[in-house]
Amino acid sequence: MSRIEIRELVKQWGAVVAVDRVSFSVAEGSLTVLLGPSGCGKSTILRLIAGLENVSSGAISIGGNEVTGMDAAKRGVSMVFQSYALFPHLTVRENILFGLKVRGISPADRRSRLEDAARMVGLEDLLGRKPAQLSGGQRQRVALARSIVSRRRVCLMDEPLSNLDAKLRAEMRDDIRSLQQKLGLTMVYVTHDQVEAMTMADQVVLIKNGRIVQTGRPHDLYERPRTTFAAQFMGSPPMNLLEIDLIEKRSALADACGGALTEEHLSEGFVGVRPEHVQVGTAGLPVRISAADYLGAETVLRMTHGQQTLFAKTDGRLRYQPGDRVHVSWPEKAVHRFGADGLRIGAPDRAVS
Ligand SMILES: Nc1ncnc2c1ncn2[C@@H]1O[C@H](COP(=O)(O)OP(=O)(O)OP(=O)(O)O)[C@@H](O)[C@H]1O
Repeated sequence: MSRIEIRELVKQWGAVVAVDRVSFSVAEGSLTVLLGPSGCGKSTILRLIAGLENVSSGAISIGGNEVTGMDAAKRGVSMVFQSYALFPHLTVRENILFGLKVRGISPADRRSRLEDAARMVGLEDLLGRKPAQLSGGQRQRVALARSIVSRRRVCLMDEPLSNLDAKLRAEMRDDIRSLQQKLGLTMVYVTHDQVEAMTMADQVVLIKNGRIVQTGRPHDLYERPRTTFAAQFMGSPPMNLLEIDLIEKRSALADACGGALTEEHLSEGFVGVRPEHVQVGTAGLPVRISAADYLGAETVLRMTHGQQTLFAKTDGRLRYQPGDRVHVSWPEKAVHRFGADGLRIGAPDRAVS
């Protein structure tokens, strides 16, 4: 039993409220990503679950047991840090086994756990090396192996891939996800990288200024963002947000939206549309192309309409030059609407395929 329940969690340091009434649960054997910008409180939430910090108020339970005031060592969780936290003077083998020795696990059991874990993360040939003789990716694998041999059902990861290059990150992301599924681990994973959240998570908890903005599957956050912040945090380039007050000709905006907006919708707030749904042509909202980034499989156009910037993802062919004047439109069901307060006020019923 390893379900995690977080209820009304608060953490304050003096006047700083790092975590502000946060509640969510993590189903047994699933992976939840805590996502948000730097300083939003993700690591603090993780450290509160691990027992490395004391809560100001609220409650945490793991596997049905209240652990809020319990010692970190008794909570039955393993943790993997961004810094790997390896002992430089110990070999890979000794680093992996360190925690088990301390816990008094028998030598035979230690050996079999080491063999299993080293095979899973592909470290069999490097067990005699010291951390200084390893690449960043290999060091992160040692940290993973240490977590695997602990056989703890709950694993907490704090930006474990942020020191790695893009290619290795993508590889390790897949490795961590498949290990988590294979071992049935209940995992909470902290990152500020929306790609990690989209590709790994069963559930994303999006946080801003210590508060939850939205909780849901990656698909829910992408297709039905609750606020303009959520809309712009997920996706790259981010969702285009057109501030209705800044549009000169509102009828042109209505045309661009294919009739999705009535007069009443065009009074204030924001119209959102994902770059992949923007069609470039001769009808709709007039824009000026300010940059065309050719990326091989696609070309990303940066465009302006008055003071506002829009992005369009088009196919790989380079058809436009900076300075070109074109029009943009999008399908009616691609329109997201937000009020002047930034909250979603209407939603397409179905995803745009
Ligand atoms: N020990 C501390 N004392 C005082 N303030 C703290 C302490 N630890 C964290 N904070 C503050 O709490 C807030 C949340 O910090 P936290 O490290 O949880 O954010 P984060 O989302 O993990 O950021 P990052 O992605 O940069 O690691 C920040 O404003 C931070 O300055």
